[in-house]
Amino acid sequence: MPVEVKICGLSTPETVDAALDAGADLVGFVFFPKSPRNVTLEQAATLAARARGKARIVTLVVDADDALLEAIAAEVRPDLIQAHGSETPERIAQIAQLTAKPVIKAIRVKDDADIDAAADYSTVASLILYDAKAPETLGNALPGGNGHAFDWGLLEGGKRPAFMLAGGLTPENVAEAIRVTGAPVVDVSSGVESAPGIKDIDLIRKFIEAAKSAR
Ligand SMILES: O=C(O)c1ccccc1N[C@@H]1O[C@H](COP(=O)(O)O)[C@@H](O)[C@H]1O
Repeated sequence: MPVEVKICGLSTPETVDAALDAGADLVGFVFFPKSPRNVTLEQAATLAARARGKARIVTLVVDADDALLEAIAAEVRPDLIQAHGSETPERIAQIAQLTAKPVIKAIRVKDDADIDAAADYSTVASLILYDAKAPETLGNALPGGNGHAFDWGLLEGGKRPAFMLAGGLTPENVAEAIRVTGAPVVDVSSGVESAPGIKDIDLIRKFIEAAKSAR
């Protein structure tokens, strides 16, 4: 099976189209005001309409309240919700029920204990996404989308259910990341940007090509 690719943090029609044309399997829209990739409900609904039926639509939230989740479900109509904050397993179950959508739970990884923590979500999340825990030296880091990688060796050789890999992936390193971790799905934001929040069409194409030709 070829690796699936999610391009996250899209905010313009041109970059959504470029991701779709290049073969993205999932496209992500970020609902987090502190992110340079934040979109409004209206923007996300318009962008999602371009992608519907061509790729799965993912809406990314960080410790979102019920009102935002209900609005996203009604107005954007995503295929999946990505929970990228400090949501507990109980909250993930609530999000799945409230939105009637499968939930991807992001787990921020620095060491083995973080990988083990994913087990707590096995019955409530449809998919686990392993992302890097931002180092303290990064200062005012976001909960994700920092372009920082973790030690892929932590996932090497493990027998685990299907998962997504994120964190500091680029067109140059994604093939090696897939080789080491065996990730069936990869997710990128910063690595296909020319500046924070500005997606680069050439980098999107290169990333998808590199991921799809890996293995
Ligand atoms: O992209 C963002 O701005 C973002 C904000 C808050 C939480 C998560 C965010 N993005 C996700 O973070 C990972 C890693 O991204 P990167 O490639 O290292 O920049 C990925 O799952 C994004 O979807």
